[in-house]
Amino acid sequence: MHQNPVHYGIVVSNAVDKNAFIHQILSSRSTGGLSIYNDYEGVLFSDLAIAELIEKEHRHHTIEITTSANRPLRTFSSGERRKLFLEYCLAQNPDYIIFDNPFDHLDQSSRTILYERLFELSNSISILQLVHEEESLLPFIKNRGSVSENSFVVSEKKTATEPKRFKYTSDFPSSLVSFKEAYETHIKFHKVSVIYEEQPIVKNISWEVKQGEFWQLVGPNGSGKSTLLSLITGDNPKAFGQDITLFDRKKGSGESIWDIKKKIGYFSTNLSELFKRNHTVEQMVLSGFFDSIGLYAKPSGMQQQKALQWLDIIEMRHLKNSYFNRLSLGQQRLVLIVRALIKQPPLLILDEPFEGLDPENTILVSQLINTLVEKTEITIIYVSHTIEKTLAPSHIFELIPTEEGSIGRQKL
Ligand SMILES: Nc1ncnc2c1ncn2[C@@H]1O[C@H](COP(=O)(O)OP(=O)(O)OP(=O)(O)O)[C@@H](O)[C@H]1O
Repeated sequence: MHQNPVHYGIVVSNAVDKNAFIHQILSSRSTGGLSIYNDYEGVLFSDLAIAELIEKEHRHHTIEITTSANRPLRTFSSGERRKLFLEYCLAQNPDYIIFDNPFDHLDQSSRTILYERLFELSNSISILQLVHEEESLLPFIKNRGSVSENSFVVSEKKTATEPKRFKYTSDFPSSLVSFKEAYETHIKFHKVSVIYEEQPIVKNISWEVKQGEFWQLVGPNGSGKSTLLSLITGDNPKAFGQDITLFDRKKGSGESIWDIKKKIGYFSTNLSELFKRNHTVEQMVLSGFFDSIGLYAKPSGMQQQKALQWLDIIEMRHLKNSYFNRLSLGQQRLVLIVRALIKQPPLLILDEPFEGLDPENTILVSQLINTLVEKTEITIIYVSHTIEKTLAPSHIFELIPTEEGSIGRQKL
């Protein structure tokens, strides 16, 4: 253990293979300033580390983090997972902890609590904070540097680059611009309530989303945002018996889950299966036709043509044969949004599309969303804890926690 904790803050751009960089630090092979950690044992606090623990619990049917609730980490909201995982990291008694964007997924009050906790911890443990912007570094971190390429050399000075801007000169596929089948009401919840193990989560939610509207769904960690989305995407058995109308049709009136899924393009940062296999960019985009992650069916010529057309829109046709896993995080995000769009769904759901992105890629993704809003009739719902200055949703639905479960209200 360091006698006095040594903290380091590193600005890492999305162009860097961050997993490899972190692996280099944890396996004591750092060079330059970071070599001070080579004699010590560290652990990683990141989305990926959390996803791996969830996977481990699933594989071995175990519960690795003991709580009074005694349930798998998967069943906790993303904010709750972060809090539990920090205690899990500390229980391992490491010399240092690498915090990869620790404030992602957290609402304002949870951010403040974690901020204070990190301050307190900084007296006894070394903290390496990886961020996208220097402004996000904790003030007690005095050693600062940046890494912008895969040689992983930490340089003291950050070079500012001008963000790339999409022109989106290629036309959007015509069927997305105007749908063959129009649905007036895409979603209608009437007094919808969800209870998990006697714990009320949401109560009497009434919410209506009409064609072409652009919604932001907000609410603190654990307020039930993902639960609401899962009632729409058909991934939650709690939808049974509730008064829910999807695409002008009352739920439970004979439609199959696949009929509904066909009409929804979905993106979430929790799609961890994404990274298990080696798919090319083109295969990943095409898999959106089959509601699978990765391609397991043979696409038609027409479908292949559509995939190329979409890759043109995001200016990535030249990368069609590259492996998805090797792309930068920002490029992966664009590919996954296009994957959600390729079947031309009337409804697009984006669960935290900006998490993990650096400022440059945040701009790329918000430009794509804005272009969709401007040029197509697609209905969009996105979840984000922060207000993206570049986006102007036409409506906001807010979940407000109460003892009896979150209530909902339209804020805009
Ligand atoms: N299968 C389950 N069993 C028990 N509780 C659950 C289950 N799934 C979700 N919950 C609980 O329901 C609550 C709402 O979770 P949800 O993921 O919908 O919140 P959220 O608003 O999306 O949060 P975040 O912003 O942190 O992602 C949480 O307290 C979570 O622990």
